[in-house]
Amino acid sequence: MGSFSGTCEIVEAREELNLSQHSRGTSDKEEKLRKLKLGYKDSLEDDINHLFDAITLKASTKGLSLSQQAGSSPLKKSALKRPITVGAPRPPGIGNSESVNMKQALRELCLSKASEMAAMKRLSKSTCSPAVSEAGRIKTLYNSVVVEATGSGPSFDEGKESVVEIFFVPEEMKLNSSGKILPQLQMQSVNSSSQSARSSPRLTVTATQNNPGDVPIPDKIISSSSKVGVHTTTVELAQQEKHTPETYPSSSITGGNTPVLVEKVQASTKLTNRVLAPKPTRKGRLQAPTSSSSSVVGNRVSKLSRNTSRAAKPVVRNKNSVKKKLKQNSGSVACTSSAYNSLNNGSSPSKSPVVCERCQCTLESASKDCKPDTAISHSTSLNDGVSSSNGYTGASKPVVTSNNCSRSRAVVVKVKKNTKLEEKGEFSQSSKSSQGEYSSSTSISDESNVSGSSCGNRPHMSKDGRWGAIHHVLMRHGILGLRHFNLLKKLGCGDIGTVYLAELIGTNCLFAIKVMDNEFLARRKKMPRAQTEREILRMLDHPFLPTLYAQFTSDNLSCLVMEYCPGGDLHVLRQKQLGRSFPEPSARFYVAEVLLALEYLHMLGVVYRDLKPENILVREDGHIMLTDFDLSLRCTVSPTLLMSSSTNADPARISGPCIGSSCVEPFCIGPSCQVPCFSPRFLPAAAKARKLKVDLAAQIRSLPQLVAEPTDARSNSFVGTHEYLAPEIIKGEGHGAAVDWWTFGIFLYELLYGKTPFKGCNNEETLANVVLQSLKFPDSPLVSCQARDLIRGLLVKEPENRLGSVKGAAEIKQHPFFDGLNWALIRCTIPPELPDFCELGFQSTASHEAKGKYLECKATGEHLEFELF
Ligand SMILES: Nc1ncnc2c1ncn2[C@@H]1O[C@H](COP(=O)(O)OP(=O)(O)OP(=O)(O)O)[C@@H](O)[C@H]1O
Repeated sequence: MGSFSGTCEIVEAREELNLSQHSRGTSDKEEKLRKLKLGYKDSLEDDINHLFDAITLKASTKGLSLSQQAGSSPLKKSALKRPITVGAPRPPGIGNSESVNMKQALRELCLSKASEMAAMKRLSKSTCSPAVSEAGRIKTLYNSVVVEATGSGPSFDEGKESVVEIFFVPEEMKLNSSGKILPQLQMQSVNSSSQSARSSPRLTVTATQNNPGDVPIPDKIISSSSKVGVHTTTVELAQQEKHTPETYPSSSITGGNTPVLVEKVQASTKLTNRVLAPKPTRKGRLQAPTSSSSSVVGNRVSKLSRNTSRAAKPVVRNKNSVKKKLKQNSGSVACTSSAYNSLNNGSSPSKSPVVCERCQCTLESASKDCKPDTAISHSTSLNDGVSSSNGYTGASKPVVTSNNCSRSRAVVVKVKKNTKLEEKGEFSQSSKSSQGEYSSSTSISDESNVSGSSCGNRPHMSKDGRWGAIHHVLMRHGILGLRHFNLLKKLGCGDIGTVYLAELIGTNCLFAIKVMDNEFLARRKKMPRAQTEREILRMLDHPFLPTLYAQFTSDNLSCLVMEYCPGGDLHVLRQKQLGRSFPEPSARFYVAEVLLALEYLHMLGVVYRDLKPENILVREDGHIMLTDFDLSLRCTVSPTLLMSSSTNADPARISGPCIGSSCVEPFCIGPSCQVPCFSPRFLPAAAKARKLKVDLAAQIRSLPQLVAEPTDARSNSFVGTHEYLAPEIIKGEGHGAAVDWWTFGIFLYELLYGKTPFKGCNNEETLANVVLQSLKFPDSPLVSCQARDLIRGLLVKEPENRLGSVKGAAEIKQHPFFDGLNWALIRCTIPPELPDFCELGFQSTASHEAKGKYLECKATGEHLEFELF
């Protein structure tokens, strides 16, 4: 205790002493005085304690709070000093403080302060403690929001269009750009203007609308595409699907790395018979709209004869037309000052050079070639044509009219002189698209019209360099045609066209171009098939289905520019497997991806009808791509959400003999866990895991399911491939979407066993077997009972009892064969094998360029001609 306080105590003691004279005896007084004079501390302390006791007693008795007491002025208190009657009860009421002397007041003040300090301390402790209180957390978050908003964050007054989104991201989950985890509160502003364009593709309309690759849609197209037919529901679904927050693995081709614009060596080597389709057609296809099976053979023969005639018939060339002496390096792909300007002024969405993500090539060189003066020297008329009529220069919304095309054509004629190549861009083509068998919706038409120039409604594909490459060519030339591609190799020949591997000149980007001769199609009445394929391709946006980058008509040749799959098809891949059949995990992978593709198609109202390994191509990343839609049936579909009660209704269909302990088949191999069904029960861990899986599957089954199966689809056409034909097609009873589940069963069977189940010595026998013969499984190779059960469920002859006929893919996905499969992430899983580029005969662009040899494709009446330059 310090001297000051000691002094105070003494003063107070003295006062206290005086005041207490009346209440105590004189002997006490004398004793106290004596003690005080002697400075006896003990007695003084006793005294003080005494007083404190009195205060406590008083406070507790009268119910006065410390703060109330502290609120009284000590001076006031001292003025009202009265002798403290210890223990004397006082009535409550005003004037209670009157009995409090100075010391008491000071004590009260001290206590009050101490309690305040303690309270403050408690508060500060609680905010700093690891167990942060809710209030503290909110306060901290609020502060950080305020800081961000007023600091680097966007202004709140940016306009009404500015929307501030605050994401309460779990602190542990927030990733920074480098992939590191950052605990933070993210605040993001989404504008309908440029800000959203900078942001990564998101589930917002603004982001989609402002996709950097977008180009304005010509007025004409918009008006023509406003016809919305019966496929409205379908289109909405397509849009939904398109906006799923998915990041598809972008493809990249290794090999081709030498850039472009090479002057072609003049030669006249004919390639018609040299370039052979790498894939032998194993299964003849049926497409005649007849219910008689006798036409089957005929159709097949007709297809073969066409292919044969193509290969054998000597080429009758129009010398003028095939002498393609395009100076590709500078003149043939004529560029214009206006185009150049448009690329370098604000009108172009991309000022920076277009980089092909796949091959990492840049279009800078092409842009450099396209300097204004150079361009002018090449072709003044082209300059005029493009700049005046295309409207790309400076105009945000070019109006493409037929004049455009004719001007461009004139220019082409001037540049190419001897070439009669007439190119109609997809813009002119789009108006015809509505004349087809099926009405296309607004979004489909719009998509088609921008498909050649940007990624359109595919924000998740904005990083695909191929869109940029095509967009670049369109910006430069205002039109896209066959002349902008180097045809490198013939990939295959189908009923309605021939597919080429092609390189977009100046980009090192590879595409597969399906070239169809319109005259031929018209004569053979195959135009509707081509139209169907085109329309379906335009709708698609799925990782296991082809992307249509552009479409155009060039010299009466209809061309579809699609994604190129370098891995060949599953038929070829199966032949390479040991025993010519896939191991079960590989088969499971491929059929699962095909199932997702079919599910998507059905949701769009497309019954595929031609499933077979030949139509499943392998992408460079090893994942699949389902192609060939000319035999597909389009119909309406009404998506429904089925609740759990109804989904549980079919355990009978999903019999899954291995799901429980009842499986007695000796060689049964579980597909997912690779544990035989009769695996020892004394393995508690395995049993537990299995039970967990079953429980999980049951839980998933109990969730509501989106079912978009076109159950009302009906067709009487006799279409498909013999070995894959569903019984109802053969019987001519009319068929619907269930035919795809039949073919899916045959497909799985073929992958696992290396052959189809009903194949006969000839087509008639095959068809008879399909209808009459019961399903049998060979003894080898060993296939799990889950797989066999699935096949059994799919190859039910009556379509109404077939697995998938009611709820489509959702039903099939739940089969135990797919237990443990992560459907959502299957496209991210490592595929069974990656394409071997050397083995597949893939030649890099560089090697072609070294030789300076390209194909030229030309239609002369019935046949396409190819010439190697
Ligand atoms: N995107 C592609 N990438 C690589 N190769 C392809 C691609 N598209 C088609 N092909 C190859 O070209 C061949 C011909 O394809 P196309 O679809 O024209 O004929 P098809 O499959 O025989 O069917 P159809 O007779 O109905 O036209 C295919 O078998 C395939 O090998």
